[in-house]
Amino acid sequence: MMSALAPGKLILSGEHSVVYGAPALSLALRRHTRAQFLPNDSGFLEGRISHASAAFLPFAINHLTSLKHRLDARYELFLNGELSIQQVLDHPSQLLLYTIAVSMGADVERASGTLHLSSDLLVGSGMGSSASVIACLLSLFAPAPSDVADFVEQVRFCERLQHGRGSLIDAASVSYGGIICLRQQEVSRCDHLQLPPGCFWIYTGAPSTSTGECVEQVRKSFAHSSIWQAFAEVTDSFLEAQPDEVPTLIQQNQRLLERIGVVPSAIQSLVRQIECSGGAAKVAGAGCVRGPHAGLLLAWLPEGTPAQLELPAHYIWGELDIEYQGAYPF
Ligand SMILES: C[C@@](O)(CCO)CC(=O)[O-]
Repeated sequence: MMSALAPGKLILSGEHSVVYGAPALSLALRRHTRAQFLPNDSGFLEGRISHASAAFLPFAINHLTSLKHRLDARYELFLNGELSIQQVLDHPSQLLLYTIAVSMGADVERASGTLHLSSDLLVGSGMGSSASVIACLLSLFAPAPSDVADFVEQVRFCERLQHGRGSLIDAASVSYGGIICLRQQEVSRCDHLQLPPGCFWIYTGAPSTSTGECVEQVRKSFAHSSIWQAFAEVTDSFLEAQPDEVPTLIQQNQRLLERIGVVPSAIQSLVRQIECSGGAAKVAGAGCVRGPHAGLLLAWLPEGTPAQLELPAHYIWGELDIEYQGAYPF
């Protein structure tokens, strides 16, 4: 039996702006994707995915390479403007099969067996579930790369089918663990950064638009905007901030995210409610460009917990708990 584990992520500052060269600050969340693989000689890859409705049927491993080529070609069509990013994958399980094909290289026979995936990350939430699943599968199957930066590139390569022209931030966060800063494609560990007590994540429901779609929508209106400089200033201040300065930066980051149109009005109202009670909150991740839900929020509540906010029943929350270990096989 082979096993691997990868954490999730939460972006503290710099989502979207990182796509345009601004720095971003992200932490690995102590919630995980787990993968176990039992090889056999059936010639099929069978899967159980306990956390998602995306079960995958037995897949003939001699079709893995052609599936990879088909998806590579569809990604090229996206880059040429002939497909939208949502049209690249027909089904979420294709991202798993693609990652396995990349991991195996020419040696696809190794993929014959039973794969069990489980996760306590909320899928499509901004917790980096795609990057986490990919990192977990690459840790499980791919030959160990010589350094983490190469591993991050592999994760990002697979993730592009879902995130389109997004950045390395999710891939880096789940691969390194801890708190990281991504600046001009370089990652540095920022574990020294102190957050104030009272930080929580709040899940506001699955966004109706994927990360790739949000990135493309923002690109249409803001690709050449000077707003990215304002985002960069907030993230730079975050990097130097004392814990008591963090709430103001969360608020400034949130206002910028509102300006680029990724915060639904119901979520803006919730953030104002949190601010009125002395706290601060921001969307953490891609947010949403259509519909009422925005995935994940980072909230700072100086007193109490999100339980006191009388949140809608489907909201879920937890304390911000950092995982210092990136993806690994065991
Ligand atoms: C919205 C975005 O900035 C973060 C998604 O977690 C997209 C990306 O950088 O790939």
